Amino acid sequence: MLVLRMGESFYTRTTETPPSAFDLSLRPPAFSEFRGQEKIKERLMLMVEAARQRDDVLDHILLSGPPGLGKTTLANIIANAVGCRIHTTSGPQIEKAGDLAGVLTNLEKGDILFIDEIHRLHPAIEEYLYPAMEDFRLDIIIDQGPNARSIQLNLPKFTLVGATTRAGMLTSPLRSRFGLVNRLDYYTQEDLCAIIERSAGLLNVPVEPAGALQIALRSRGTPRVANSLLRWVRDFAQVRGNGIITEQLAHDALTMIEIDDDGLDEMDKRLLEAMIYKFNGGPVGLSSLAVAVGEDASTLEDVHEPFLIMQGYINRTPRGRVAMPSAYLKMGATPPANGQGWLL
Ligand SMILES: Nc1ncnc2c1ncn2[C@@H]1O[C@H](COP(=O)(O)OP(=O)(O)OP(=O)(O)O)[C@@H](O)[C@H]1O
Repeated sequence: MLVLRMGESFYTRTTETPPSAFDLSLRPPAFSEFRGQEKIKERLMLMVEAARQRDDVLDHILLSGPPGLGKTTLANIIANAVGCRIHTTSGPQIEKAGDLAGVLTNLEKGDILFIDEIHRLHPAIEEYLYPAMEDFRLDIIIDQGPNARSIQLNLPKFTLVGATTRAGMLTSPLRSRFGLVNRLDYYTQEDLCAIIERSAGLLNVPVEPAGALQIALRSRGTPRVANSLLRWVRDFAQVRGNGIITEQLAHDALTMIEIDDDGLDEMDKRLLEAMIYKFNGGPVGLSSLAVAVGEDASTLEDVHEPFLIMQGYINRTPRGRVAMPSAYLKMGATPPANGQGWLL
């Protein structure tokens, strides 16, 4: 059953929770099943093939982009393609140099080390990562004061796959140590429909193309959201329908969880409302907005804002966020005639 806390949006919940067994079962295991992101797929396949021909280890790869677009999935596909193990961790999990040493010394030649949220690595830990990435060497300092001495450990050649939702927050020394940097884009309706139909097939749920389109239209260009909405619509079809996801049924199911025809949920609308009515269209700072809508600032920045910017509802200016004319129209308000806000 879908249970949301007060003020919690459907998207927030689905993009912040760790991958469930449901997510894992729907993860495409190979490039051939990974839909969309064609340019990135082509580059990665080429890299894998080149490394295979040279019998070498893949260069380090950075994947960036909003949550739920398939960074973790791609890291696993890369590991499958090179036929090596994948070790998964995340920036905040590596608190001390010892944690990193533990991870690195566990690697074997060719292994993939996947560090999610790599922008959240502590700067001191990052320093240890540089020689590990460049020379496959770990410099560890043991003891303190006059007894402090450095020892060097040689590491097997491995591939670091870093994932980040904030490529801009990566320090340039770290960024420059990746051989390939890829930014994942939001998916097209067509790709999302194909992903929904594939997932429905794996879940044994009959879905009509028009039903899949209804879900795709509200998926904010994001496969994880598409899969989560599919799960809800499947439950709805089972209880309120005959199990088949038709256009009408998908529409009714999604209306019940208050996701409108443009894919906006309650939190998105609350955000637009606050910008227009409380802050006069902006410019307004992120932290003030977060307080006004009762949501965490980083969730607003990572989950809600990119979609609202992409859809042209809001804009980021050096002085803060501003509501665009389409936000006023969406909320049934009249855009100010003098263009205050969005023309700044
Ligand atoms: N191109 C794709 N084709 C099919 N399914 C996909 C695709 N991309 C992602 N998915 C599905 O979407 C879900 C989210 O993908 P994934 O966990 O890889 O995203 P992510 O970018 O790593 O997100 P986060 O940064 O929040 O961890 C997975 O369940 C996966 O099955």
